[in-house]
Amino acid sequence: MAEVKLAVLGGGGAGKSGKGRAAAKLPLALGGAAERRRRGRLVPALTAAFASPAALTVRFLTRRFIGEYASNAECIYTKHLCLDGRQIHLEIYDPCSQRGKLSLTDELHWADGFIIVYDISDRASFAFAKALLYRIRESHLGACKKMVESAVFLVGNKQDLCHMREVGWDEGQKLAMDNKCQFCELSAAEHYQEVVAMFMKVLRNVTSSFKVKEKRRPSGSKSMAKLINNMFGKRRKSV
Ligand SMILES: Nc1nc2c(ncn2[C@@H]2O[C@H](COP(=O)(O)OP(=O)(O)OP(=O)(O)O)[C@@H](O)[C@H]2O)c(=O)[nH]1
Repeated sequence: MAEVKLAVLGGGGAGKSGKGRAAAKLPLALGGAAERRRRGRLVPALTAAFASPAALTVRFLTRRFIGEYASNAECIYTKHLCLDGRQIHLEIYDPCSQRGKLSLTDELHWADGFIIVYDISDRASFAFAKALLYRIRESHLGACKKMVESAVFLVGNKQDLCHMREVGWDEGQKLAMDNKCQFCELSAAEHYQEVVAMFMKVLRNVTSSFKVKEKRRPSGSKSMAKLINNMFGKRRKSV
């Protein structure tokens, strides 16, 4: 079984996870890190309680959108899926909030692929995405884990808010081209199929890069799983 690790990064509120800032308003049973740790999985009841838009990770994992998903903690979600007949054990790293955090040292060592999210109605989030892409590209030159450029996906989220658009489609496209990564605009709130297609595309690119690596080197050189446990010490959730 192939193991794929994706990090979903972006400015606060870009719509990475579906974890809104209304956490404080949520009933304790529906949110809170301790409760989520105890349950060990996303809480389906949340979807019934909140009919507002949710974001990429939760949308992909649950098929539903959850507008305000309470969490104050970073975590790694896990999911098993079948891609082109191949079993994949997927881990998705979801930081609590990316605000101001650009170092990415741990993430660059851990992740096989990145999804960088910005909000098309928020220029500041686009600037942050740009800085993240720069950081990732820079790491290709350093000692961090090498990754294929196609394993980075730039996503302009909240396309349903195009009447409030601050970032043009062409700007996103250009930024992606400059950084040799893939690009799409979508709405986590309204475009479930597009969200899935985007994740699948990243997964395909990552797994095909694995195949190339497998051909190039003997087995036994790949085990970052223990390292990530030591570095992050995060909870793992099955969905
Ligand atoms: N209209 C619209 N709102 C969205 C969409 N995706 C997310 N939102 C809303 O945007 C807000 C922020 O979404 P989150 O998923 O919490 O954003 P985040 O990037 O995880 O934010 P942090 O947890 O602060 O890092 C929430 O109120 C979501 O309901 C979308 O596609 N369209």
